[in-house]
Amino acid sequence: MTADSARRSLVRLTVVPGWVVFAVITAAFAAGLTVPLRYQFVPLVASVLVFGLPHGAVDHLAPTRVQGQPPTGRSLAAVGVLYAVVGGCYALAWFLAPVASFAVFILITWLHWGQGEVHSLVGVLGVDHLTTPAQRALTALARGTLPMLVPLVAFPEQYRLVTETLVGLFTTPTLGWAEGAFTPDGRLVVGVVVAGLLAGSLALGYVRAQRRRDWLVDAGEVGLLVAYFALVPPVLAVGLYFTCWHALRHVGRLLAIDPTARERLADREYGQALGRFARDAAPLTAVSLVFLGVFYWLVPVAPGSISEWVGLYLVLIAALTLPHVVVVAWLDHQQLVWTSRPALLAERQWE
Ligand SMILES: CC1=C(/C=C/C(C)=C/C=C/C(C)=C/C=O)C(C)(C)CCC1
Ligand SMILES: [Fe+2]
Repeated sequence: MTADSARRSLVRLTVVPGWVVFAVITAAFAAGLTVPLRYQFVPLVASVLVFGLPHGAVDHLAPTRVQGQPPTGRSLAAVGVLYAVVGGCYALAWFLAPVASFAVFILITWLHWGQGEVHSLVGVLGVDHLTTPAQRALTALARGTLPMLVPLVAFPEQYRLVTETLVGLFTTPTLGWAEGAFTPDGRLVVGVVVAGLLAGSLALGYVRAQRRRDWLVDAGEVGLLVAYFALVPPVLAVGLYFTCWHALRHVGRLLAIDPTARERLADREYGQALGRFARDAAPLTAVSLVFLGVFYWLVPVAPGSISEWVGLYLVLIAALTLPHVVVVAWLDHQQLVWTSRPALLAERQWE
């Protein structure tokens, strides 16, 4: 009973807002709205404090919390070492090979955001049509293309601008081998890959769906996201997806494994539930900002403009995301997101 009201609260608090915001913004851009580039950066700048950066700042508590345990010295040290080694090596790689590191950033984000989509479909929306691990992997791969590849097909100039800004913090912004992705042929190939993965994922889901409604939720979200990323310029679109979709859903997932927050959720005391998250995330969000300052001193070309500052922030996000993916994979493993038994997942998730 409490479990199901908590789940419904999570849908209301972390899923529905994304649907509404994206539907409104997509309609506005379809109707011809334009937004100057300066203002398009607003959600990315806000993500420093609002959901975005903080959504990973509970990674030190989550691995034990998902098992119903408080953190131990060992668990905290394990996450610390993970961040220092994996994040540190990848941060170093940006200095040595910025173009390749950017390509890896797109790849990691593709997989990580796809991974988050599968969790919210199976664990929060409770759909029944993603029955096998392989099918879930296909759905993750397909959905991850929406924020990472549709913008490349639809808005190559802005995509290129951001790519050059990030690379330009480390070296002269020539893209070398990555140039091909921005040509009409390159974008055609990317478009065919995106369409193939999405069609494959939805077709397989359609065949396996017991409840038509579940498949419609999946297809409806995909349709909304395709239209959204095809119409809204990427700096704005990706910024809003990060804060109002991916991070918000992940925050919901964290609330669900915090027993007190889950009770607050079940009672629809959303402010109190979110307050607990803010308290848990504050210290390491602050530490991350110190690292932003360290990066400022380390990069060869110091940022000056707003776009360069956002570029620097994105490099920080890149370095933090690689270890974050490992923590989220651990959560997935503990919550049986990738097993072939969705019923068990539901039990485990809300026991
Ligand atoms: C801003 C932006 C881009 C990249 C954003 C990325 C890659 C963000 C990654 C965020 C992560 C990994 C958050 C953690 O969950 C693109 C696609 C180049 C297009 C232009 C705008
Ligand atoms: Fe994340």
